[in-house]
Amino acid sequence: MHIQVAPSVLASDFGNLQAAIEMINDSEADSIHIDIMDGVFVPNISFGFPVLEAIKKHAQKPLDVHLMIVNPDHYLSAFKEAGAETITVHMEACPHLHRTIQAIHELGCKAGVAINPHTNVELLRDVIRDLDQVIIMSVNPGFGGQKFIEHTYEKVRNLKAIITSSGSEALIEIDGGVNLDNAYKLIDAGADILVAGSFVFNAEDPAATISQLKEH
Ligand SMILES: O=C(CO)[C@H](O)[C@H](O)COP(=O)(O)O
Repeated sequence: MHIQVAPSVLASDFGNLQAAIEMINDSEADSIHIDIMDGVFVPNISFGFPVLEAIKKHAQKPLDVHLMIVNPDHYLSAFKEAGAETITVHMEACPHLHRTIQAIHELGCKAGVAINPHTNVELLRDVIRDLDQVIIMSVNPGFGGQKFIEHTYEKVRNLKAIITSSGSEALIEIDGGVNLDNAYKLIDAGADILVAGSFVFNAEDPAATISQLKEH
């Protein structure tokens, strides 16, 4: 089974971002995960368009942009302009989720929906055929380096059943606390993409750690 790995640059050394992107370019990573936090939807602020554009300048892999922001509709075209290939919005931040998904597709981007640990996967049933990916948050969003929530496995299994029974082609991405201890169980439950921040960037050899996650 081919598992994708998306290193999260949130855990990289922002003073040497170019080196982090070059490491990802030269590694077996499939995409680059970009966490945008607004200090409103989540209790933290990460970075915005100038940093995203700087990453895009060096990136040789698709940018997987995860918007942890309120009112994402206001900024979708700006994220596309800045280089996003996939745009994921939070279900909890979108009162008109179907319209938001349509708007992402109209820009020519892949569309994803992320759900917080308290959000039931059943709520995705009516939009699942419209999605390219679902991010299941396996920590409460806002910070890297948190402990993986064990209930995630059950959510992945339940979501996989919804995807299979509906004929959807959506991929399941897991974000938060991913490491070699939980990767196998996540893949076994139905995960397609693993986001890894601190586990990759705190490793002695980040590129080798990406390969290990993929080999799992
Ligand atoms: O979305 C995020 C936080 O909201 C990060 O992508 C996620 O936490 C990954 O970091 P780590 O692997 O260090 O847990």
